Amino acid sequence: MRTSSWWAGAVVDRLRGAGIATLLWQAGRWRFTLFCVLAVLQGLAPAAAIAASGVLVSGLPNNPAQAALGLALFGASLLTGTVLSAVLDHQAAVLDGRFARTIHETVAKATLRTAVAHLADPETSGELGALAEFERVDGFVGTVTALRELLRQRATGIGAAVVLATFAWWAPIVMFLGWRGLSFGVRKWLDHGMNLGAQQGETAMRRARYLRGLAVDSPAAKEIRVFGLAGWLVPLYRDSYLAALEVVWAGRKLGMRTVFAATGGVLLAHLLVLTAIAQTTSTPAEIVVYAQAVLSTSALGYVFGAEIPLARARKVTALALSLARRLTSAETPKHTANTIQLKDVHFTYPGRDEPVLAGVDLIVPKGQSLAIVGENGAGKSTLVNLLCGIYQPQKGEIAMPGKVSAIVQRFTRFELSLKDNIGFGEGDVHRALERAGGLGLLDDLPHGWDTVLSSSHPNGRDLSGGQWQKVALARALLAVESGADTLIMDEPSANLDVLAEEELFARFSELAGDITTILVSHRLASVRHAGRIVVVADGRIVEDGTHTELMAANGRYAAMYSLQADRFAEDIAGKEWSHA
Ligand SMILES: Nc1ncnc2c1ncn2[C@@H]1O[C@H](COP(=O)(O)OP(=O)(O)OP(=O)(O)O)[C@@H](O)[C@H]1O
Repeated sequence: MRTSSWWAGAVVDRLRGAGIATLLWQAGRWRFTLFCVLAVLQGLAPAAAIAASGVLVSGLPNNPAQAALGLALFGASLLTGTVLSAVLDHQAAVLDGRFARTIHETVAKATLRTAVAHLADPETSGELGALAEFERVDGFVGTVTALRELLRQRATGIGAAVVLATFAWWAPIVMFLGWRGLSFGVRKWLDHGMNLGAQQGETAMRRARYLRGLAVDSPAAKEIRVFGLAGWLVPLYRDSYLAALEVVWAGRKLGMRTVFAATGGVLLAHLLVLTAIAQTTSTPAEIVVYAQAVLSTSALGYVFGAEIPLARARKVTALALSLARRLTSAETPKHTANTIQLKDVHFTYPGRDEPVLAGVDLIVPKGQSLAIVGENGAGKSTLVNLLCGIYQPQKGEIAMPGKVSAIVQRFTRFELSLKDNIGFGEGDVHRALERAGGLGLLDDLPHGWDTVLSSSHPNGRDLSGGQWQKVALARALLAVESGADTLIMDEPSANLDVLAEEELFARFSELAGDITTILVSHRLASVRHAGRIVVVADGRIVEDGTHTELMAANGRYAAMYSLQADRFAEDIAGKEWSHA
């Protein structure tokens, strides 16, 4: 949120600060209260030491008892400050960890509860990206340590101001204005560096980060090397990075003028108050006390080491809370008994004008084996995502019978053990992998079921595309065993060899009858065995029937089927020719 005037910005910033307190309160109310009280007490210790030094000096040289009392009070305030500091070190470290955990939980709960379509909308994905970037930089840790420093300093400054007010009511006001002016100047100067998020620099910086990621993140890094793109990528990265920094540098140059002017203001405030003290006070004790108080009012100014992390934390908190508020209002999919029913379903991706689906009507009775076919981009995967409840239609209704198990086209390859990739800690994973035809995998894995399926993990092992597909199938089959009524497979055989594909479809057809099976595939030779085939085109279902019926209708399906059959025949002829 940006506002036009600096004071309105400051108010908004303070309100955002309330978000940090809210999260810390949630993270542990008693610990947080104790932490605040101790931080303020630690901050007041210097003011107590200033007052004690006055007692000490005024007792010298004629009143040794008073001087001794002053010395004792002085030592006690210093000691109290040191003890409180040690206790607060521990409290701040514990609360820091809890604060980071609360932010993670707030965002994770919100994102997991919502439909994925919300995550695909540009605003939400931008905010999630910004949170991920904050996390990458400092892992949300350090907020409470910074808060402690700010509380301590402010308490010190207020303590000093109270002492100074005993000299003259206007003196603390003059010092306060001087230090706040400098603080404003410093903030303005630093903001240009920190607030990249709200400036043109962010676009260039995001692009620079993306380009750097291309060189080091494994999937893209491979292609960069294969295509020899280093000579193209490196200057592109350097130029984007410099473009982003130039925006920051230009801003900082402008901000420096304000800092110089504000520094002049602080010097003037010191000159005014110290001259008045020198002219009106008569005892050395008063001079010692008031001069120290004047110097300690610097704690009302900019607190280096605390304000930047706190400003970041305010942004993180505001982002996390706004995401949580928005995402929790997402709808959950509806369920009914027995049949799958889609009524006039419309779906458009966020940021696009053209609907992908525009009036899909479909009823699938329990136990039916349905195949969905259509050209690339027709909307088959979108339909599958709607059936899984991952997306919600903007118009129309979807009713699903109970639980759905699915292998989506881009299923997740979790960097977890083989066991957890299939069962997430539950179920008969051995049987599931056996039914998916993947038991042979175990021979290749150094730690069997416990092998982490990632080559970036020590002792881990990545799998081939086909092997991953068997793992995903086992995951889906296990979900069927634990009570799913519908199994959906979106292009399950894309990476499988011919034998494995045949085996897969044989298993798939065995399942139909007990549960409803839905298959999306371009391999029409396999699809033809499905009990029912629907063709998706122009956002609707345009053909519906068995293989024989659709061939007889001589429409799109028949055309696609004949084309594939002809190609297959040509391939075979070609092979025979090359062997001749
Ligand atoms: N996340 C997304 N955001 C915006 N548009 C998308 C998104 N995913 C898919 N689309 C678009 O929606 C349309 C339908 O895509 P979908 O993946 O559903 O088609 P499909 O029939 O499954 O294609 P294929 O046979 O190639 O897998 C395409 O035009 C695609 O570009």
